[in-house]
Amino acid sequence: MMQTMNGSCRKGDKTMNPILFDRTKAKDFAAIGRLCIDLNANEFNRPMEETRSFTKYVGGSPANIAIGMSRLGQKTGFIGKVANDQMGRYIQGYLEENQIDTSSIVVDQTGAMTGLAFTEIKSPTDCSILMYRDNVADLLLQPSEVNEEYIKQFKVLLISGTALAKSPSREAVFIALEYARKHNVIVVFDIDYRPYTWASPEETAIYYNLAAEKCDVIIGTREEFDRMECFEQNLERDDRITAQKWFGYHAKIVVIKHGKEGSIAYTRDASYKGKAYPSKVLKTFGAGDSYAAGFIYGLLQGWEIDRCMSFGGAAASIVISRHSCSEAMPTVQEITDYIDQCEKGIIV
Ligand SMILES: Nc1ncnc2c1ncn2[C@@H]1O[C@H](COP(=O)(O)OP(=O)(O)O)[C@@H](O)[C@H]1O
Ligand SMILES: O=C(O)C[C@@H](O)[C@H](O)C(=O)COP(=O)(O)O
Repeated sequence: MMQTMNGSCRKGDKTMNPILFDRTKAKDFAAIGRLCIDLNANEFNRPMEETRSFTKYVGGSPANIAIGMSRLGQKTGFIGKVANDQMGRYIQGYLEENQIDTSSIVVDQTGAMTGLAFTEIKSPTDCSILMYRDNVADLLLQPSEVNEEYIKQFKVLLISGTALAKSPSREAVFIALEYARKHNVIVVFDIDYRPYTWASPEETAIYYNLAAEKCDVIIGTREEFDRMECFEQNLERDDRITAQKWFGYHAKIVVIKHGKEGSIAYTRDASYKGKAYPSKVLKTFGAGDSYAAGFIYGLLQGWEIDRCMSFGGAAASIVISRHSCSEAMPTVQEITDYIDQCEKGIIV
């Protein structure tokens, strides 16, 4: 259902997709940001204090999204930095196994470490992440290590908010943004707020806003947008007010995610409600990354916005029913079949 910004519903209207990709570009999707390791509790539905073992997966929100895009058949690359150790080599190997171009991934030579995300699954609805991010390699990516020629090959670049948390990664993201804008690469900003590393709420808001002003698509949860608005008076946390601000800059689409309530997307003159699909939830994390992969895939296919939201929502429902994030990222066929089975009442 499409709703105009004045609140009227326009049934049956084609929901336009205002994103115009440069279809002459040879590759589809690149992300810049952290490459980490998820260690997901094997003994779940209990506190982590009672967990004895974990399964290792590649993690880091932008890495998960890139893996998701590759799993969806997109020509995918990554710009980042990994530790010069077994974990860094594992990450690079896994990306290559998933046909992701790793030629713009730099190996740290300073002894920095790989970020770890221990996940706690107390219940399907009570999950949390314990992050170890001291001296992580991903935040040491230098602006000089961001390759303009690499970026210009891609139709879309995703920047991940956590990469703005510390220099020199912060400056690397901004130079990547400039290269993308210069070469007509669409930029998606996944807000991806993680409390770790940021010095203050004000610092977070300042850098998130500076980045978001230059992006074509902004995706975040209501809580993540709240963090960007700490200097503003959106006390009602009104999604429409949030979205309207960004159409005064470069944004064409603003997506606000609301967990099991689904999502809402805005363009300059309309809004779209995305439903959450039924899911046998094992854990809730991974929803946002798989949603982003499905949504961006839909944009790249030129689909209407509500179809992109459905595809992202179904991808999320699949991933939260599985143990991992990256490894669980579904194919086009899996998502299509899932939507079909939900529509037929086979999945409820
Ligand atoms: N419990 C759930 N059941 C079904 N879909 C869900 C559930 N939680 C999240 N989703 C889907 O995943 C999307 C993103 O989830 P959300 O939790 O809002 O983002 P994040 O994982 O980034 O915090 C939601 O908009 C919804 O479509
Ligand atoms: O982003 C991280 O560093 C941790 C992720 O790898 C982890 O899988 C996760 O938390 C993803 O959660 P989401 O943001 O809800 O998709």
